Amino acid sequence: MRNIARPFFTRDRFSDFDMFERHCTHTLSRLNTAEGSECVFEAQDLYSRFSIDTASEFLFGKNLDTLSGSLPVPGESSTASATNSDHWGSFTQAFDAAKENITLRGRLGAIWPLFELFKDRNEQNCDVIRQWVDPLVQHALDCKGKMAQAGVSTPIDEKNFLQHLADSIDDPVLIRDQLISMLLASRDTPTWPSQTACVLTFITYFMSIHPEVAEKLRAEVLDHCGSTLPPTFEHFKQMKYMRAVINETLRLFPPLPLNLRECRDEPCVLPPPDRTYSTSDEDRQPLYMPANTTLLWVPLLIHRNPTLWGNDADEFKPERWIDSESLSKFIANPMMFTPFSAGPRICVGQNYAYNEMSYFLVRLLQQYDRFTLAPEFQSPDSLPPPEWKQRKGRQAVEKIWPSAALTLYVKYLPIAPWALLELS
Ligand code: HEM
Repeated sequence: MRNIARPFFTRDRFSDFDMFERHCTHTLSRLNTAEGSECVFEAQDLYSRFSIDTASEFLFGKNLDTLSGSLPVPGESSTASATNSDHWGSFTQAFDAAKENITLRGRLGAIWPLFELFKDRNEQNCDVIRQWVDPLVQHALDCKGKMAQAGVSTPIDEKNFLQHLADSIDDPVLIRDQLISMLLASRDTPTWPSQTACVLTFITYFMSIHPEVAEKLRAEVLDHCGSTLPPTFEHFKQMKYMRAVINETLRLFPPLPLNLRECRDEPCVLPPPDRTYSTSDEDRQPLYMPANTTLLWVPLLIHRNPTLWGNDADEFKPERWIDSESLSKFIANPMMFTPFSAGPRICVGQNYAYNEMSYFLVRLLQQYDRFTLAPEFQSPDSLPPPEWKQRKGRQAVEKIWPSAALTLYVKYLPIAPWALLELS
């Protein structure tokens, strides 16, 4: 998939932000505030809708328009999902159920088939997903055939990902599988937050508990884009504090908090550990990895390790991404920050994600200057338990309860976290 996907994720495609603009406008219009007033909204839900509508247009050329559905009502615990009862709603439910089951299989390990001896728990979900995706794939293949007959071709910049796949592959099953893999990689469904929605949620959270960060970020936004100008790629390059806030959030709350790799039938030798911990040469021997071994690593812990990041590792300090001394540590050891993974399997959607998040934040901060948590509207499940106050590290200061399935999110998704927005 990587080789096929890579040309699609080029920089040129990402400097055309019309699509982000449309979905940002729609998202912010849902906040419905009159000038000088306040509004309470469920950040995680709203950002997930923004993200799925944008991603569906980008990937299939079809806006799923979850933003037009009814939003959760403050203080009520219903999910109020925009789409549960319609055709697309059945797809998202099946997709989420399949993902949950895949997560469960992962947790059970090699013995998971024993739990599904008599029934494949994903069979029904897969049927629903196929029924939804197959006509889209067929349509893309038909269009390709017609265009070839007419001797016309569409430039890659104007294609969505499905059309791009159909250009390189003829097998509808393979196209469907690639499309689903991409959807899974970007984890975009409205009931579970996508990775970009997850980061935007945690940024809003940080802006509410660190108002000075919101103020500084907003000043940068207004400095570069004024209060109405749509941002461009050039603006993002100059907005150093914006990138610092995003990176600092990705450091403390990486949407993929843990990851694993498996070696196959052959054992292998891993390079020696870096010099962060080892002092003697004995500690720096290459590591033997036996055949059929699973190796688990946890970016969340690496990102919060005081040996790498200093004694303030648990604190939210975007300045560490600007200060040359702390930045030099990261430049010397880039593996200490891997929210998008690294090496040959690094995330292909990384630039898309940075642009989407930056675009949204500019548009949000052009309109709002203060964010306040509204814990009175949250379910008790999404609030940290009182005993966390006595714990060490971030648990002592957290005002929400982060949790993880395939991706990180704020616990008890349907109604957390509520935030109060104030118009400037
Ligand atoms: C903040 C947002 C995002 C984060 C933190 C993120 C993170 C990651 C990580 C850690 C991986 C490696 C997974 C592994 O090792 O198994 C990955 C892979 C991938 N991501 Fe992202 N991702 C983000 C957004 C996106 C978006 C928006 C898309 C697509 C529109 C995307 C497409 C992919 C794809 C296709 C892969 C698989 C690459 C491969 O296996 O070769 N990602 N992402």
